[in-house]
Amino acid sequence: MSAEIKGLNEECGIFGVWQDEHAAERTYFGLHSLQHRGQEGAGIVTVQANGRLLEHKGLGLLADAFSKPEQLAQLTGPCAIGHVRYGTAGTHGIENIQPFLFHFAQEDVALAHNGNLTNAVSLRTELEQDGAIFRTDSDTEVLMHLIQRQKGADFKARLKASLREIKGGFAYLVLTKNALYAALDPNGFRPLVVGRLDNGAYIVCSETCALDTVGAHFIRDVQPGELITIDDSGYHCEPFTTETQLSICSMEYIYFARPDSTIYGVNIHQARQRMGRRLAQESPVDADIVVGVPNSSLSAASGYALESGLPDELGLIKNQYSARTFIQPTQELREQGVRMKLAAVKAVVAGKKVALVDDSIVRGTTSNYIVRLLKEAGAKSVHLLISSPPLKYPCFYGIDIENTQELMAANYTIPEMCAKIGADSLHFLSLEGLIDAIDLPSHEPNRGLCVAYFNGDYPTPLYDYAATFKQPKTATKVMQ
Ligand SMILES: O=P(O)(O)OC[C@H]1O[C@H](OP(=O)(O)OP(=O)(O)O)[C@H](O)[C@@H]1O
Ligand SMILES: NC(=O)CC[C@H](N)C(=O)O
Ligand SMILES: [Mg+2]
Repeated sequence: MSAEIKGLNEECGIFGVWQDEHAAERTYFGLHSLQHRGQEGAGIVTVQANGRLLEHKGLGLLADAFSKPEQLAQLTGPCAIGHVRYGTAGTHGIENIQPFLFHFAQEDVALAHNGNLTNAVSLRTELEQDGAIFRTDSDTEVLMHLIQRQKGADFKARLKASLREIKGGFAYLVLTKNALYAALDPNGFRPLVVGRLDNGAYIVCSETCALDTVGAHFIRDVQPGELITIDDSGYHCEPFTTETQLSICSMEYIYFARPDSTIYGVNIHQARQRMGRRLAQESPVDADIVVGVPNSSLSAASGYALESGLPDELGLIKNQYSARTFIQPTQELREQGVRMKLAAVKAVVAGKKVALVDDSIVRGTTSNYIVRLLKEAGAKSVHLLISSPPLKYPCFYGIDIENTQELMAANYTIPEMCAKIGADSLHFLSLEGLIDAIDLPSHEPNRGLCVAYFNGDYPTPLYDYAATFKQPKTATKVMQ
């Protein structure tokens, strides 16, 4: 299996539109602005004039999947859903690229999913024992089998009952000829927003940056445990469960979401900048300049510079054309991948004491390489400042860090990490600092954030993942 050389992999973007003359094109543009969430493959499904649904999907970036004009042009009809994938469950082939389209005798149904289900394997086993035949090995498909097996003629009632059976992280779009449904898991792990175009069409998508791109105005964030139904009578919100607790993924704020997006009222760039400011208060260092690691930590670096009064310098350059280097994920080749991506600006860093800001350390490949790079470029010292706490615990709700063994902070103490990386000092933002910096207007635990990858406090049972869960060596508490 090959994998993209990235420290953290993205986690899928979804986009849906109801009653827009240019539904497929609008979905294309929306997905384009969500491309940072997944680059393995993309697809769009529309409702045709005859009420049947039509799909086109392909591997790679959106522009690769839709490389010929007719691929988009054939997708006529005013209602659509689309998806860009980075897989968290199942293989990386075309069969798992979404949306999934099902042709039933009565009607067609399409599904698009962002997140990772934690009980998909056990549900699938039960369903197969009951005669279900799965077409893919992705967790996403389970929902369709559950819907089909529910009794009753009312599609929405069957969907709601099925949503109560799946566990873990999910933002789902479900399209039929009668309605576009959007559902968010009871913890709201993944972002999902509703907006509207001036022509009256409704949009539901992963991030507000996609609303801005297509010219829609923001209406609201979908709430945990909520089902939104959009049809020709307008849009309607109702809970499919009342057992909810907001636990939006803090990594969305730290790393995943685009800086121009706003989630639950908090702009991503400004949240990252506050993380950088707080880090400067918690960990001042003896430095001449601040250097951010492009791309995702540039906002945090600007915050560190503003708070410390040090100049924010362009000491590192990212080659924007290397993001899609798919090679075997051995450590040696991963290092080669990082070398292709990042270079030092020698004139800026030579002779300087550098405060180097990055947003996270996963395996440590990036930090290890950059510290060496800056020193080779003549930096006098390099203090590494991370604008989030150490990533010690795996995530099962949609981020691709499911393995404790691979997480550097799960296996080494901070002084050990510092020595391995070769930095002059290493500092992480405190958990309290992170929660304050994001500043979500919520009274839920951790102010509405999931911070399980930092402290092991998972807001739900781990279901299928519980049996193989491994404590980090550096764990400070023993989990039940
Ligand atoms: O410790 P590591 O395993 O190296 O992973 C950590 C790095 O991965 C992420 O960046 P990424 O390379 O994905 O690129 P980006 O910041 O440009 O999105 C993250 O922002 C860190 O820089
Ligand atoms: N990253 C995601 O949200 C992935 C969705 C789904 N679990 C898949 O693997 O396709
Ligand atoms: Mg990075």
